[in-house]
Amino acid sequence: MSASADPVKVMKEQVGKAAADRVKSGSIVGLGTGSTTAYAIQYIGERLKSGDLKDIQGIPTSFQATVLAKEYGIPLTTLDEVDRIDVAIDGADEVDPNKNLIKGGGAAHTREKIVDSLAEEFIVVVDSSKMVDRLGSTFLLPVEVLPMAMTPVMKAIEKLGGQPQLRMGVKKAGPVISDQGNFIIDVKFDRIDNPAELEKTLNNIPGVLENGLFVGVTDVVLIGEIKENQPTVREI
Ligand SMILES: O=C[C@H](O)[C@H](O)[C@H](O)COP(=O)(O)O
Repeated sequence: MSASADPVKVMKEQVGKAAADRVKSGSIVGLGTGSTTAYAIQYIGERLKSGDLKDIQGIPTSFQATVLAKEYGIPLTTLDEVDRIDVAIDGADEVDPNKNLIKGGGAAHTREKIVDSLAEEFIVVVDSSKMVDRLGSTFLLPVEVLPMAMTPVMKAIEKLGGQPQLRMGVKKAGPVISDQGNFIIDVKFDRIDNPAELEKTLNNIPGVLENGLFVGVTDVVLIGEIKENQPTVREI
């Protein structure tokens, strides 16, 4: 690895490529969102262009994924047109030892959960900084909420022991708006002891569309690491 290379970027590219290499011709592929998955989309496109991969259809999880897929020449389809998703590739903000995740750093977790959960095989691509012993230790939990329900949802989250904050835009005055036109509330929990229960409890609050806990969905995690100055990929 060259001295000037950004190690996180190198790890992300390495796992993105490793995931793209697992895609088989004739597959319907869920295309995740974020900076790591962007490399997977790029390499799927390159394999298609070189003829190494044929007859792929992508199902994007966001506006970003749609734009990238078009840029790299991946034909797109929708959930209305297909009866299966063979494989989905997606990033994560945290991964615990049970392969449970926090997602939604890019506000895309609602569509991601639909697509990733439907896939026969769900491959998560992360750099090693995303591995945690306990979910919620480094990242706030994203919750997508209908704008008119923001205040009651925040109060309900406080009753559960969370500290909610409305995600604000960068280079945009006011809140972040999801691809569905909703707000994102980021929640700090002191401890997430039971992610499966919290996932259900949060989704049961009227006005919540989806939260970023992905429990029991992941099949494979590809982790980008730097060992002896060389990028490697570890699988769990
Ligand atoms: O909403 C966004 C997604 O859940 C991303 O997959 C997640 O935030 C990880 O993104 P990145 O690969 O850019 O760290």
